[in-house]
Amino acid sequence: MAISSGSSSFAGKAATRVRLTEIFLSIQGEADSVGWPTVFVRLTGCPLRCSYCDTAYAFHGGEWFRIEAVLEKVASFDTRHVCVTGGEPLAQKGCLVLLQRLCDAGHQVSLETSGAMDVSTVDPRVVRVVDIKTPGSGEVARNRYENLALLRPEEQIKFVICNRADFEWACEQVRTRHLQERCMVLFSPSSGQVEAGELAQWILDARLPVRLQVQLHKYLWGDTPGR
Ligand SMILES: C[S@@+](CC[C@H](N)C(=O)[O-])C[C@H]1O[C@@H](n2cnc3c(N)ncnc32)[C@H](O)[C@@H]1O
Ligand SMILES: Nc1nc2[nH]cc(C(=O)O)c2c(=O)[nH]1
Ligand code: SF4
Ligand SMILES: [Mg+2]
Repeated sequence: MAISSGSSSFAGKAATRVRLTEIFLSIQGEADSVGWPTVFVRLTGCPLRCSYCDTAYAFHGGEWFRIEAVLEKVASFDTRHVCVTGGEPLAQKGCLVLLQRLCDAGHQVSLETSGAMDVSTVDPRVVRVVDIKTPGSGEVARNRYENLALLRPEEQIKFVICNRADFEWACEQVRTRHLQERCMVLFSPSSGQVEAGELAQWILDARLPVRLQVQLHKYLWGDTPGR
């Protein structure tokens, strides 16, 4: 194809770099792959400001890396599972290429994403974990509910519950949108706001077909960045 100097040819060019906060090896603390040794790739920047965000250090800063260099670093950990997170990973164009390349390299890849971005263009080999933002997050207006119809049975929807009103709102979403028929639905307590045992009892009392998730890494290591 001829190289044009028009702006459209640049718009169509595949991204080759991502802005990165950290890459580290840890135990997956969330979602269906909880417990697996996992390499975390945390991309920088997020257009949301959830009240409870435990990763605000990824909003700014970071460094640009070539996707090739990220792949090399990931490979150096010799680990099958890779989790791409942030910040909001899908806010960067290069994320889609990175996900594709991680799959090509044979990794089992999961993506942690807010419900605020379009997830339709993510490589189908990636397991998408889509957070539906609750009223307590302060970002409920950002949810793209059209994402939910795209999820496959092995993918996941997550609600981070900040209080009893969030729980009731999330129950309503599960019931009216028949979410449990679509894929696994996770309820996670917002750390420091709701006790895991309290949320467990609410789920049991409501006879809700959802899975309780705790952030295992916080039980292991507290709220330490890079863990
Ligand atoms: C840091 S976010 C990064 C990915 C993406 N921006 C998102 O919100 O899904 C990863 C996950 O951690 C959750 N999370 C952040 N702070 C939390 C907290 N204090 N307690 C429980 N979950 C939290 C988010 O809701 C999200 O599901
Ligand atoms: N150990 C560990 N597991 C995680 N699963 C999702 C995480 C995230 O920040 O998205 C995360 C994290 O920050 N650490
Ligand atoms: S969308 Fe994710 S990274 Fe962004 S503020 Fe909310 S929890 Fe934090
Ligand atoms: Mg985290």
